[in-house]
Amino acid sequence: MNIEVYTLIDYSLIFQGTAFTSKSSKEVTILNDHIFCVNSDGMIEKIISPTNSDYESFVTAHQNNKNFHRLDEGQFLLPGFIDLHVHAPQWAQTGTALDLPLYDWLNTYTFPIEAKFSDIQFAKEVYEQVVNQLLANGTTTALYFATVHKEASILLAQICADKGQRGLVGKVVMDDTSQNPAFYRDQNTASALTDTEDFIIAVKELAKNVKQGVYPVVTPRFIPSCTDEALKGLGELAAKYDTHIQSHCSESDWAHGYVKERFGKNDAFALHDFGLLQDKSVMAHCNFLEENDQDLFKETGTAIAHCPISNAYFANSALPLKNFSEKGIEIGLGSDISGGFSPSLYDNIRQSVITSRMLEDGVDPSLPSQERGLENSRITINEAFYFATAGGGESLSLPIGKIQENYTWDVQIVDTKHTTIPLPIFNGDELIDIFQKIMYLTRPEHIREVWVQGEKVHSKQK
Ligand SMILES: O=c1[nH]c(=O)c2nc[nH]c2[nH]1
Repeated sequence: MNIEVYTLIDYSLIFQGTAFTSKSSKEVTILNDHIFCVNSDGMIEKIISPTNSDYESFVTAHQNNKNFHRLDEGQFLLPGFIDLHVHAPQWAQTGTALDLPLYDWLNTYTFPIEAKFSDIQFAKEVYEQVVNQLLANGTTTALYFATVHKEASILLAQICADKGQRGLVGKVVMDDTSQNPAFYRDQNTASALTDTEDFIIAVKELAKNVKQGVYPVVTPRFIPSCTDEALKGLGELAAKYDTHIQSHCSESDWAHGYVKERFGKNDAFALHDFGLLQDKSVMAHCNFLEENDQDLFKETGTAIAHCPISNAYFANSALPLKNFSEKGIEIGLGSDISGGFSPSLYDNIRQSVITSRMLEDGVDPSLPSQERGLENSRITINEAFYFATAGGGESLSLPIGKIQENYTWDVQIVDTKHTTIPLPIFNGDELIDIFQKIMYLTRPEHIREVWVQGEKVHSKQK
């Protein structure tokens, strides 16, 4: 298209600045001083490079219009982050209660907190805060577990809708009376399934008027909390309404062992038997996937939500991330609030690199170096960035996570020149060095603006 044509197009938004986005899982593209044209649906319709002969005249034609945004010096565009695993109610206990193994942690701290979400006022307070927090940390899309309560789960979807975040929300199912405490579980299997169906219908209705989209997610908490009948019914509901599915899979020694004992097979195959592994399925943790489980993930298009901070507390191991990624399994990052204490995917990007380095080198200094670690396990910061953005988008089968034509305008603007805490960027730094400094040092204070589907949803004054 030549300049006469695209200067006449009525774009809703035009941005001029430098962006970082993934080209592949290993490579970051730098779009230096490009122009980004966004249409009224909030999609990136056109990206113009300064090498394009029409670039200057395009800027001249648009720069004085209200919809033209020129980034200041030191500001950079990045895709908004996609958090593939957040327990929204657990925001109420984030940063505390990390002293017990998974089973005891759930029963001692987590189920009592989640039980409180029968109180819709309490739910509102916590859910509004967690959505604000994630937006301020650059997270534009989140895949949420709510609680067993239908009303409070619908409220979480409504809050995402109102605040402009793309929320994928699940009413949690925990119906097994022998595994869940009386004070916190579905009343029975039938009500777990009807509540889930009502929830799906309500969120689909809500979604009709939400520009960025909100989505219902079929959510068996994990196999240990559900009866066979509920798991089967949930697989059927996901197929009937074509929803996303989320659960936990092969997380800790205990959870992995429990499923093996109950079904004589691993989580992956057990979940698959109930119709719960498919292209829109995202399974958290997955540390103990064996070879055939990995193949099944690949075949079904099931994604892993890698939660590196949480894994350090509850997973009894480090995820062989590099190995799984090289097999072609879809992978994104999850904060796993509150098994993970940080609402920031920047922190999880950093931890995923650190964990991979420790996995490669090993951790027991009494062993000879060649026996200490797992070869070829380290990932780069570029790969971690990919998992937090494009990898998350692929996992959810949505056109998000990249700054590229035909993707949504879901971006964060990072200001490296914050007046009191600037990033250490000095003359002579290459853009790729700046990218790495952003990855390792950005805090919410540096995230100046966040946009979802072409709408500004968070801004921070200088
Ligand atoms: O990290 C976790 N957090 C949870 O809330 C949970 N429930 C089951 N398994 C879990 N793992």
